[in-house]
Amino acid sequence: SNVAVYYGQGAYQPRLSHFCQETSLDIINIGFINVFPKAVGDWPGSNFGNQCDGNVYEDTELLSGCHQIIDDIPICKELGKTVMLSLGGETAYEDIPNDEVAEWFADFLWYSFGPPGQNDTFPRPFLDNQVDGFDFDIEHNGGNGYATMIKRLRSHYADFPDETFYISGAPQCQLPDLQLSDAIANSDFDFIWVQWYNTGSCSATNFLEGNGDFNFVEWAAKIQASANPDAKLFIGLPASEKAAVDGFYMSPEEVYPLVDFYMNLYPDTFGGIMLWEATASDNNTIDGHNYAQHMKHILRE
Ligand SMILES: CNC(=O)NC(=N)Nc1ccccc1
Repeated sequence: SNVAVYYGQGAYQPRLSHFCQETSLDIINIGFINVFPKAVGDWPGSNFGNQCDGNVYEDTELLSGCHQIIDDIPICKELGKTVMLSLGGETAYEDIPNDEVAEWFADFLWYSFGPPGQNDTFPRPFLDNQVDGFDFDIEHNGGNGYATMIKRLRSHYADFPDETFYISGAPQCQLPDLQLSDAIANSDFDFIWVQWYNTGSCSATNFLEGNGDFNFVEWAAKIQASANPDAKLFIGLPASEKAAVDGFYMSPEEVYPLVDFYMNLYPDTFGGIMLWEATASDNNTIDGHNYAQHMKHILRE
């Protein structure tokens, strides 16, 4: 099973290719498209931390100078990584006013970050690089429009039957998730990485305490009753003490029994581990290995 990490918001983060050299990482979610269009014709905006030169397309918040990401995506693909573009994130103001804007937003993302050469009225912030899909890290303002966006993206994916594109989501662990439950029930996801941190009522640390509040079973049931029962469920965890709200970090020794139990209880639904986030993992070295390497080792057990 796989290790997925978020990249783009790490403090003093190294360039993307640094993480693509790491054999423990399988899926890299580049975040974020953090400004959403308010009307058809509006362009979204982006933020990738220290990774772009600060230039934007005129009168937009969409970064146009992400030279290192442009250079590094081919390296990541060469090394077999799945590279996703993530929407939302902690600082985003997410809101999809209606289905027309939802479809516009999906079209914009597809023509701008999907296969090149389809529609040159759209910008190519990563030039001819195409991402492997889109991740929905929607943390505010409710869940209207995401199922419509995902259905639209799926219809674009169908135009490239020889290529594989993915949809993923990062709901918070409380059920129902106000942002993504509707989309999960009504549109096809490939990966669901639940943020089993920052929310005391359902986080993974409850497994340690043995109080039964860690809700992997409920999420597995939700996925098995969703539009795509074959979607893979990942356990999302903070990659270091400071990567999440205090008290939600678990050491590799603490993670092992949790992952071992659910990986074996749900061999088909269990997809792996998601980490927030890549640079925090890199800086969290335990016994000579970084946190993601420890997670990959646990998955291989
Ligand atoms: C998958 N998205 C996240 O994990 N977002 C996230 N962790 N945001 C955040 C919340 C509180 C403190 C730091 C980061």
